[in-house]
Formats: sequence, structure tokens, C-alpha cells
Amino acid sequence: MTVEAQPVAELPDPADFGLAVVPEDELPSELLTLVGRVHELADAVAHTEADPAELAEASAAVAALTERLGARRRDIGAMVRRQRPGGRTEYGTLANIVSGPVNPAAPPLVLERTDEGVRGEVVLNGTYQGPPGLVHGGWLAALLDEALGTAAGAAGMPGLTANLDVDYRRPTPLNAPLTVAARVTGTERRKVFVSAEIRHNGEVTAEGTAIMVRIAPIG
Ligand SMILES: CCCCCCCC/C=C\CCCCCCCC(=O)SCCNC(=O)CCNC(=O)[C@H](O)C(C)(C)COP(=O)(O)OP(=O)(O)OC[C@H]1O[C@@H](n2cnc3c(N)ncnc32)[C@H](O)[C@@H]1OP(=O)(O)O
Repeated sequence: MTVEAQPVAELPDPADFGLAVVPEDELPSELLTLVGRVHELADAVAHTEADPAELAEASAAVAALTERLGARRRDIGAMVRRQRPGGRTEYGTLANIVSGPVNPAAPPLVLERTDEGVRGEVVLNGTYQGPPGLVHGGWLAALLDEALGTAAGAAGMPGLTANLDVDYRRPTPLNAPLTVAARVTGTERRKVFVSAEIRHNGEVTAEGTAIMVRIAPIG
């Protein structure tokens, strides 16, 4: 194995590592709708002032659903395969807490390639609250980490975060459109240096840098 952080022409197929792979277009639309509904449910529960009888009824209904849906569980490390224009294939963790399309706890952050790296827009509802009315700093770090890791992956150099530095510049509001962008700034052996920021109304509210360490051996 070489230790140079050179991009690979094609990223490895997770199936070769024993992971389940689900094509994105085979995810039932009913599942994606359910995920969105449960996402909204968490926000409704976090802020409800419904009376106790109504809460007890809702609780029983949710418990029954949990039992039904939990009866058939997918492998925990399942990946999603996406076909991109130009015949490119991309993989992501299906239930990733930040970007996973089937994780109701994920905002989700959907990142697209740009000329310089990756970029996405996201709105964080009241379940991501830290200080009153503001996004939790740990979640901002999670958004940055995801974008940083995806930028490295998009450049053909997927890896694990070895180090993450975050600066919080301005309070980040809940329920407001945020943009997240990241790019590779350099490489050294297996280390991939990446930088990212989160903006609200064009103003940077949080920014970060990371060292991603490539885990896949090269050719
Ligand atoms: C829009 C389209 C996009 C398409 C893209 C498709 C592809 C998408 C692909 C992917 C998306 C992924 C998105 C996910 C993002 C989230 C990422 C996470 O949350 S990762 C989970 C948290 N991180 C861990 O769990 C790591 C735990 N740590 C480790 O496993 C090891 O420490 C590891 C692998 C990081 C390094 O261990 P060693 O034994 O392999 O290597 P050693 O020799 O220790 O380090 C290699 C080099 O890195 C430096 N290094 C290591 N740790 C460092 C540190 N903390 N700070 C600075 N440098 C460090 C070392 O000094 C060394 O550098 P020298 O080459 O000698 O100069």
C-alpha cells in the first residue's frame, strides 16, 4: 500500500467490504415519506403542549408503530448507491445521522458537487436546538464534519476524520436556510486537508478545518 493521498479513479464498492448496498431508486417512496413525517413528528413532540390524555394516546400509537416497523430491520452498515450524471457512481451511509435519506433524525444535509468541492442547503428545525432559538454547536460540527468528509470523498480520497477544528463566528438560527460548503485544500501522504463553512444570509456562522486520513489502500 502506498501512503500518498492521490485520488483514485473509482471509489471502492462497499459490497466488496461486506456491506449491504441499496440502490437509491429502490428505496420505496413510502419510506422516504415516512422518514419526513417522523422527522416532523420529533419536532412536534419536542414542542407539544397537548394534554395528558392526548399524549398517552399518541404514545401508544407510536409504540405500536415502533413494534411493527422494528420487526424487519436492515443491516446497520447499509450503504446507498447513487448513479450520477456521466455514469459516475457514489455511495453514502444509508442511515447517516447528517445526510442519510432514511434517517428521520437527519436534517438531512444533501450535498452536491461544485467546481471547487461540495455544497448543500439545509434547514434545522427545533429538534437541533442548543441555546434558546439557536442551533446546537455540536450539530454545527456534525454538519461541517459531514461536508468535510464528503469533499474528500468527492475528490476521490474518502477517509476518516482524524482531527476537526471548529470556530463559531455568529449564532446560527433554527428554522432558517443555511448553506454548507467544503473543499480539499491540500494533501500529504494519507492526510487530506479540508475546509468548510456554514452560512446564513451569506454570513459565515461557523467554519472548520479537518484532517481526513485515507483508509482505503491505493492500488
Ligand atoms: C456531493 C457528492 C459527493 C460524493 C462523495 C462520495 C464519497 C463520499 C465518501 C465519504 C463521505 C463520508 C462522510 C462522512 C463524514 C463524517 C466522517 C466521520 O465522522 S469519521 C468518524 C470519526 N473518526 C474516526 O472514527 C477516526 C478514528 N481514528 C482512526 O481510526 C485513526 O486514528 C485514523 C484512521 C484516523 C488514523 O490512524 P492510522 O493508524 O490509519 O494512521 P496514523 O499513522 O495514525 O495517521 C496517518 C497520518 O495522519 C496523522 N494524524 C493522525 N491522527 C491525527 C490527528 N488527530 N491530528 C493530526 N494528524 C493526525 C498522523 O500523524 C499521520 O501523519 P503523517 O503521514 O505521519 O504525517
